[in-house]
Amino acid sequence: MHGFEDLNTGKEHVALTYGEFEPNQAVLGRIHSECLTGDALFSLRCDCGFQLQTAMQNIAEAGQGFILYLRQEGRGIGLLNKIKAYELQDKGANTVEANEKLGFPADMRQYDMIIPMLEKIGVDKVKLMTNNPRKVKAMQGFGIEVVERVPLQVGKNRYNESYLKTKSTKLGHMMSEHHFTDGKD
Ligand SMILES: Nc1nc2c(ncn2[C@@H]2O[C@H](COP(=O)(O)OP(=O)(O)OP(=O)(O)O)[C@@H](O)[C@H]2O)c(=O)[nH]1
Ligand SMILES: [Zn+2]
Repeated sequence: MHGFEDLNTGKEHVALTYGEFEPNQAVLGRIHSECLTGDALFSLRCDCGFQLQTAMQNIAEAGQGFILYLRQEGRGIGLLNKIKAYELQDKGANTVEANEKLGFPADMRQYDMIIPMLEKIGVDKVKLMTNNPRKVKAMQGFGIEVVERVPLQVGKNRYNESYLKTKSTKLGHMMSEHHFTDGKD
């Protein structure tokens, strides 16, 4: 585990690595934004905790990999604003509308802190576990080669079904339809 202080925001980020990386090798990894409610408190309103667990499992099975855990709670709006957004969602707004009602864009995350993090752990080619095309684009923009995108469609349940649908239809996440309709809770 490596800790980093983000001098732009004062946030403390963490890089977890497992196994040894060879130079020039494409390493399996996940860039995960903080979700206290999903990652630590087992909330079923989102898929974050399930994605984190599955990413760790995949890395353990592969024998090597990394997780960058970024402190960008609530897609960058912070925990208290996310709690307010949840209240608006309980009144009928979707996740994007709730952010906008609070005066924020749908997603205000930046990814530039990953540059020194990946440099420190010695990774410049990645097999990235994500459904989010913005993460792939951000990495490519930094000159990091994303040799493969590994889908991470897990944790669907009756409480996050419409959240996942909004991710797919409004935020551009690449998720196959069966994720919404397979009926397994
Ligand atoms: N504003 C807001 N943020 C949310 C909500 N639900 C989850 N989040 C945040 O969304 C972010 C999800 O981040 P990630 O799991 O890294 O990634 P992602 O953009 O969903 O893309 P994937 O890599 O496909 O998982 C976290 O920062 C959560 O705190 C919500 O309803 N409103
Ligand atoms: Zn979450």
